[in-house]
Amino acid sequence: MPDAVFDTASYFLRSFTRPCRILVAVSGGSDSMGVLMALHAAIATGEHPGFSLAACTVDHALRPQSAEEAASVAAFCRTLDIAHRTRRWEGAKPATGIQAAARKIRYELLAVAAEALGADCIVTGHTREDQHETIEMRRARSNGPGIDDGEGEGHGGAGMAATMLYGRRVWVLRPFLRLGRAEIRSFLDARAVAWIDDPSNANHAFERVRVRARIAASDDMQMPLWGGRQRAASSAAAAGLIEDRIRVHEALVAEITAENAGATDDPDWRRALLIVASALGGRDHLPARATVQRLSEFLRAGKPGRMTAGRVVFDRRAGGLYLYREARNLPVLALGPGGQGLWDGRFKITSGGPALVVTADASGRRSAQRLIDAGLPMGIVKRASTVAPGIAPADAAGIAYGEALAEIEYNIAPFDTFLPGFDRIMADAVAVSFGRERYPAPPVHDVLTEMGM
Ligand SMILES: Nc1ncnc2c1ncn2[C@@H]1O[C@H](COP(=O)(O)OP(=O)(O)OP(=O)(O)O)[C@@H](O)[C@H]1O
Repeated sequence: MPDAVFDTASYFLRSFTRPCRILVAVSGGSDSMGVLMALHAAIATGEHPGFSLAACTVDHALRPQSAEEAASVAAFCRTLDIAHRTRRWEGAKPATGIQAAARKIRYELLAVAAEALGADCIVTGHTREDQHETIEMRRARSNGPGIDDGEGEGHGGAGMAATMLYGRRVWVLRPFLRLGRAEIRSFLDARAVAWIDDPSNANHAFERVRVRARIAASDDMQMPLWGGRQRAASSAAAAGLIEDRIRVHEALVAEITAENAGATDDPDWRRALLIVASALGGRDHLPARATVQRLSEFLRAGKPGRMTAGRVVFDRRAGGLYLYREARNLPVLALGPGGQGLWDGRFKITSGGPALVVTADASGRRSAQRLIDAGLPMGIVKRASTVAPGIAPADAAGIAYGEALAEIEYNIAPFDTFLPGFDRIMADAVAVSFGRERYPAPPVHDVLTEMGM
């Protein structure tokens, strides 16, 4: 009998460029139990030599039953001889935005478990229903079909990616994005495998739960505004434009020549510009639609002047357009001996020994000369150099400039935590322009041929 769930798992294993050890993220719900069972069954055929499975359950410690549920997943994994770890979210929980916080911590704990269990990638059980809910939520937030104003991982326009790089270190793969929950449940029923129904799924305090109910009531199975392929193609086009038209100096200033400064009609160019701006501003999301509209008008007008959007100054001069972080709300970061921290969402700083204090380099001494050497106008050099990090020993703050005391790496905020597979080409172009290495490639065939929608 044909079995879409088993076939999807086999097809997915064939899409790898080399055999891998896979960590399955198992909550205990039907979808993730389904992906675990299906991969186990596919590997057990012997047709996928070299593959192996491990599993991890994150205990968010938000409900009294969660520890017991994790233990039941662990017991089930033992019956399949699959190594399993439970990782618990310790410490205080935020009063608001609990689902978003849980999601961030969940991926971090899964990544740590993958490292501990020697896994090369993570697989989740996201389904077609999850995809539709995500698209619906993004659509509702953007007030209509736009491509410029998405949030977080997707940056709008497309649904969830079938592949996503977490924290620059581990790929998260979603092989069941096209399968329906009912199919997965019959697959489990046929094998007499039980699953846990999460009571949070009935809690209408959560946006996702309300969206789910709305979709079910309307019978409207929304398709993505864009497919993954279109999105990847747009990303590739944006990457080319970043390489051709944008020069980033010292990770502080983006320079665009006058001939391209007023162009805003091409959506790929708009994305390219906005993504570079987000990276310069240390923000993981693009500015809101209304801000983007004001920005387009400002650029189209072609007059010299300045406008701030998403913490970044767009400085239009006769010679071109210059982007740099605005000099407001720059933080102070204290690092203990040998400590590491992220300053202003832009610079990852690791102390080479002593305790350090990182502030804005108000004198601009450190970067000014290098920006002058790059041929930038003096007005731009002055403004941009004062938003560079100034590093000093904690016991003599402000006296010595301490670049030699620390290692500095640029943090590309829109992509360093969650990078959707279909944006990797663009993310690589941004990484190169900020003087960084490219992102690691996924273990499955390229985004343009990926299974996702
Ligand atoms: N507590 C958990 N432990 C391990 N894996 C989990 C846990 N919760 C969710 N997952 C994984 O994530 C998948 C999606 O779960 P769910 O729909 O609840 O999360 P989401 O918040 O919608 O997803 P995302 O975190 O990607 O936004 C599950 O199929 C499972 O693979």
